[in-house]
Amino acid sequence: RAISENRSVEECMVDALKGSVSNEEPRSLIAIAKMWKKSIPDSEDSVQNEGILLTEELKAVDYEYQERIHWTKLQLVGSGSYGEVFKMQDKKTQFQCAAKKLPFGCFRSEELTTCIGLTSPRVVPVYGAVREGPWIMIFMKLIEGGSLGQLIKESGFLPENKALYYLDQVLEGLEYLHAHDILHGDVKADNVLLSKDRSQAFLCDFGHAVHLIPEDLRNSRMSDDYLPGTQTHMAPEIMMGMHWSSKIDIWSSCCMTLHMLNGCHPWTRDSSGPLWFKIAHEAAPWKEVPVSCNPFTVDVLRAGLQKEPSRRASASELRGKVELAQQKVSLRRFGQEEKTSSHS
Ligand SMILES: CN1C=C[C@@](O)(C#Cc2ccnc(-n3nc(C(N)=O)c4cc(F)ccc43)c2)C1=O
Repeated sequence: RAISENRSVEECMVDALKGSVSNEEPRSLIAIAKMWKKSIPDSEDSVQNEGILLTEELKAVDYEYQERIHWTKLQLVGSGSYGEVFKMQDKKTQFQCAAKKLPFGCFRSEELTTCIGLTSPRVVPVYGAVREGPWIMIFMKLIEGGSLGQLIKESGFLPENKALYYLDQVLEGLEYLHAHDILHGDVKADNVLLSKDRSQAFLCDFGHAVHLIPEDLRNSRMSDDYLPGTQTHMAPEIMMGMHWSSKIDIWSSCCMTLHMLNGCHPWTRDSSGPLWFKIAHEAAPWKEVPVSCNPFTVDVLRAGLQKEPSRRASASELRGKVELAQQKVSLRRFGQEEKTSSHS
């Protein structure tokens, strides 16, 4: 049937995977993610249990993997516009990981197709995805230190050297993603996870990610199912509906840095006029850089907050400036308390 109908290998693979959960290779998960994107939530939701697990630590049993039967939620670790994230445990192996739960109708295949197979130490590894009725569960490595957004909320703001330290690691992750033609699309502190000792940072949440395939990008300013990221971190070219590129992640990483330094998102201290208009037509949020910052840190933000994307630094270029600023800013051994710095 496959040959006679000239069906692709991928379509045949998906046929074989439908309606069951199995431990397979990453390409099977890519295939089923694309199938989910094409299918619409239907009355069969209640019976659907299908998906792919990429690690033997999560074990499908008789081609099923269902909450409460094969795995259990331990605690809520995060929630936001993306849905909810739980710490979970496999009942057979006792293995624990994180699970993001989102409505089937909100699922974008790019959330999986962009992060499967990535090996950067700055990206959270994905362990699989399973549909259970009207829900999609995406399993990934548990990162015990919580998010950078939670750290900023706890601390009020971060000292300059810590802000540069985390920005450097985020830019390392963006260097890797951009070299693999992937745009993250929602770089912000809530989407940066920290190791238990908070020395290591990891990018997560590919729900807004885009494959930067040049010919497609030239034609589409935003594909029809593109989900905009966080408005306060959105680059001017997006607000103006112009061509966009990996440089939007650079702008967002500098907005995240202002959030670390000030304890609040950029543009939020002045409530005059619509946000989109300010981002599109006003100067970059220069005045928000704390007066106490080292000139080399100001140079980092100047290079990353250029309104014209072609003049904006790439991840590699900006990382070089960050590492220079780190040498200038009194960087002591990580984790020592810092004197509070004055803020504008
Ligand atoms: C690889 N992959 C697969 C799904 C993905 O697009 C996501 C996500 C996401 C969004 C927001 N938050 C978390 N989040 N994850 C954890 C964790 N893994 O331990 C976590 C822990 C928290 F304390 C708070 C939020 C958290 C994870 C993605 O990137």
